[in-house]
Amino acid sequence: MLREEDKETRKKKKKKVFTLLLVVDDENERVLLGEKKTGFGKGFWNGFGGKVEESDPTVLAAALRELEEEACIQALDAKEVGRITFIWIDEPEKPPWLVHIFRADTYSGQERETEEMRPQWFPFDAIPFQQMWADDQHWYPLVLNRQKRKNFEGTFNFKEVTTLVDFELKEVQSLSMQ
Ligand SMILES: Nc1ncnc2c1[nH]c(=O)n2[C@H]1C[C@H](O)[C@@H](COP(=O)(O)OP(=O)(O)OP(=O)(O)O)O1
Repeated sequence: MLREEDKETRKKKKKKVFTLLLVVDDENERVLLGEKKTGFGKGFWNGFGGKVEESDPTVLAAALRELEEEACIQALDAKEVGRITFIWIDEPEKPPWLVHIFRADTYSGQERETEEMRPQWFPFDAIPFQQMWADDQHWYPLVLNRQKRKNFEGTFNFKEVTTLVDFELKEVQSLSMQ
């Protein structure tokens, strides 16, 4: 288990940066997820996203690129709503991952299965959290229920890749500089 001061040191290490975008249909109270078909997180339902590449001009551009690559649709109003950091407490050499979370309410195109993801709409009250990353159940409500229009930031400590050990999560007015 990491001591509090070790957690703080780890959080400050250079991070590997990712995006994750949720397409939300508020009117019908549903969210578009994809079943990951390959690689890290295979078999889990997740939003659409991936690593920010050097060729991506901005993090938002990376999020839009990943959505198009993975679900064949173009988000029209994506907005960053949260930032979460994943720390691998039993892998000291592995950098923390910083994931920028985006929400989009409108899009163009027709979602299609790709080599990486199988998209499917889920009602807000039937999100398959038992087949998702263990952190998701904690922060998804903050993305789906945006009436308060607050953003959020959190840190989730994992061991053995998928076991969530503990976390902190808070709502914020604006996202911190990283
Ligand atoms: N714990 C957890 N909760 C929610 N979402 C995630 C995690 N861990 C994660 O990795 N993720 C998200 C963050 C990213 O959106 C993806 C992982 O990206 P990945 O598919 O590895 O990145 P790509 O750039 O697409 O990778 P390649 O397949 O091209 O190598 O999951």
